[in-house]
Amino acid sequence: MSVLDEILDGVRADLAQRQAALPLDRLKAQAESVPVPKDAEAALRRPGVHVIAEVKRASPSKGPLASITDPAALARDYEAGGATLISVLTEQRRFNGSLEDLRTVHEAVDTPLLRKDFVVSSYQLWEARVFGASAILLIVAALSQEALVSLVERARSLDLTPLVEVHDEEEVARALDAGATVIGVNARNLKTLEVDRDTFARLAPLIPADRVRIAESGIRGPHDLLAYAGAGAGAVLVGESLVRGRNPREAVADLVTAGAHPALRDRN
Ligand SMILES: O=P(O)(O)OC[C@@H](O)[C@@H](O)c1c[nH]c2ccccc12
Repeated sequence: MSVLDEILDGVRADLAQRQAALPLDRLKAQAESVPVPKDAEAALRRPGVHVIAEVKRASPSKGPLASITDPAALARDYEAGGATLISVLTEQRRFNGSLEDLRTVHEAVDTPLLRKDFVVSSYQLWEARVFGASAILLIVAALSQEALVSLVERARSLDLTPLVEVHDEEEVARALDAGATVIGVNARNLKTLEVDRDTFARLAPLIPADRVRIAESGIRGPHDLLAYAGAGAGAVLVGESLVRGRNPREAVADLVTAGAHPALRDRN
């Protein structure tokens, strides 16, 4: 069984518990009082190469990364540094995140939020809405094509931007077939956990330039952002190097400055 399969088993078990505690019709009723979220895709389509900064305590590959006792403070640093989107991991078992983290961050910042989790059911899209997300990650490798297509459509009907994550050529074709307009190329293969920074450059030419192309994982600093920008990235998604660094606000600001370089402004 791959790491991804193990994670998905845990996600399904946790989801079943939450669903038993709060049935879908009651979750939907809660969503009625939540305002329409900010448009994450529109934010990512502004000129320049955007920074998506992630609140990430742990990962299956590295174990504990940072304790992050105050996710609101970290998110405020990301916002002050100029992040376009803030990603909040909500998976509990391997990433030590929670929906409470999402709510806490939502209350602390105005920046649009990405719920980063392993979405297998539309129930999780409703949760994302209720807890303050603007965007939701959909991992192609975790979904049948039928499920992917329906979750992309359902996310949009809930005013959530679907960020569709791919790892290889076949998954790019599936993302495009599902109508994805915001596509993330994860340099980390979720089945082996290995990072290959060449993945983005290999897959980006297969993704039409009218889509938002996001390079995910393994970004150490501005030089990686510039390399990804050169290969066609409109945004980078950064976790570990920010939560482990000494000054997350400055680290985000350095990335944002690199991404705003005039030579990159009109490329994406
Ligand atoms: O910490 P990194 O190497 O900067 O990576 C961030 C992000 O790309 C990574 O957390 C991620 C990308 N796709 C995911 C899917 C599920 C969980 C986590 C992820």
